[in-house]
Amino acid sequence: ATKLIKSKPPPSPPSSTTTTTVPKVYPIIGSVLSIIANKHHRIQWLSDILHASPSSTFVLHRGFGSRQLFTANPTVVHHILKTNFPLYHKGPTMKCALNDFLGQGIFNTDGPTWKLQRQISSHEFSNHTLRKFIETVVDVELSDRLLPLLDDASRNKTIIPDFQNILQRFTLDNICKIAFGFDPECILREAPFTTALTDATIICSKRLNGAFPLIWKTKKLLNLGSEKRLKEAISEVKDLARRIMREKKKELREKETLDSMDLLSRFLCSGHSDEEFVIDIIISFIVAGRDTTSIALTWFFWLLSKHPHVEEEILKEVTQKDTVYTHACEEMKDMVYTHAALCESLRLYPPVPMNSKEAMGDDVLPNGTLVKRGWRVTYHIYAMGRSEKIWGPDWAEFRPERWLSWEEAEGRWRFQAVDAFTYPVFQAGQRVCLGKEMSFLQMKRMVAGILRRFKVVSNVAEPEYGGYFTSFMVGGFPVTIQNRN
Ligand code: HEM
Repeated sequence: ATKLIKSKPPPSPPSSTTTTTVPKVYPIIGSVLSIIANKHHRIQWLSDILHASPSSTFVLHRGFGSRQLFTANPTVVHHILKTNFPLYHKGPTMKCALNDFLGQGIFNTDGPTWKLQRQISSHEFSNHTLRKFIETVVDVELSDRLLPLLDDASRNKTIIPDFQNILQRFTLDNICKIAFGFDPECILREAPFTTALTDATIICSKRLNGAFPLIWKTKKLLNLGSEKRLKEAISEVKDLARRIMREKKKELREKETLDSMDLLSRFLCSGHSDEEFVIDIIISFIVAGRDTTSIALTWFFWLLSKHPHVEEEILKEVTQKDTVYTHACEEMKDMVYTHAALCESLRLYPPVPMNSKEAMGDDVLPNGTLVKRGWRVTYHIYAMGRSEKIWGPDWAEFRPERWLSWEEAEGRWRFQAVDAFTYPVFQAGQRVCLGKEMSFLQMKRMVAGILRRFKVVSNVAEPEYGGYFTSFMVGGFPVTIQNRN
């Protein structure tokens, strides 16, 4: 296992059907025609343009004077997420599109409201006992629920029609238990709010990226089509959040002392107990914790099924250790190859493909590009992960070894991190993802737990990468499960 392994030929990336030059700009409507023509492969289209641009940056004219700057340039990303962070907010455009769903939750706020949530939750996420708690929650969900489900599928030789959905239900149970001390038992039975969460995410993403915002605003006013569905979906999600909040309030009233404070208790005890605000906080954490990790693992298992030699390496790593989870933290730290394989999968298939800010004033970017107040500035995480300039000519290969160096003296791999502004899969700077450590812990335990017993066989050749806030595998991930024994 000591030598670098040559990967199979690169997975062919889907390509856009139109040109890769900056789209033509017409008076008044700007490039709206191109935006509409490319709406079904928006992520790839914008990525192709960025790869063709010498500065890895270009400005899209969205019509009626509205502009959106896209970048895949690490220096620019550093500028907007760190050097000039105070100038770049979530901004009014995003807040308007997401307010119905996310309200004042951490994802959709700036300034003091964001800071308050960041401070309270940072404390929770940096807590050492949380690490142990995450491990226990993940292990119990694995051994009591997920592994028996996979065992049934392998015994009965049935196809699991959508493994992505199973993973989403797993991570939803996880985040609710970890952050709120509440068990929705989603993996045992599909609840309406799981579909509601997906629908709300997709419809809000379409609101934000559509060519004419007036269309969704009119549909909302008339309660029609997707806007009608959004209203229903949000109400289902809010019902769940309200239930979680009320149960926690009851628990806090009844118990005189708490053995441990979860995130929700911390918010409720901090004096910020306005019901609508707490509901917004709960929804943001559910969205953050459910889709990202489950989508990451969906693409990861698909990539493993295409690269058996990587799976073999991981299997060696996870079976070297005791199957009993003693000294769990150490074991997870040692899973260097698995860690690298996860980073590599996140590079090619980032769960959040793009992320936007809005300039609150005029600015000049480090590459000389002018930004005007009110422009949206978007860093394209997917394009950066597939950039030849950043990763070299073998950028398309799934090669965990690019994250590793072999330490001859120690006889083992050492992980080599990449600068967060070059690899902003978890964002970077002041608003870097709060759940990064948690998600690696969770993903490694899930990968180890599943792969030790089962092989996940993909039943899909070339899945489509979804282009919403999060990049679902379009149409789901059908798999069969083989027991290794
Ligand atoms: C593979 C897994 C994950 C990835 C790729 C990921 C990625 C990201 C990204 C790109 C952002 C910036 C989003 C934005 O500003 O619009 C973010 C923020 C955030 N993430 Fe994660 N995330 C992951 C897992 C998690 C988990 C498990 C949690 C736990 C609840 C979490 C909690 C958060 C929170 C609270 C923020 C907001 C931070 C702020 O605005 O200050 N994430 N994440």
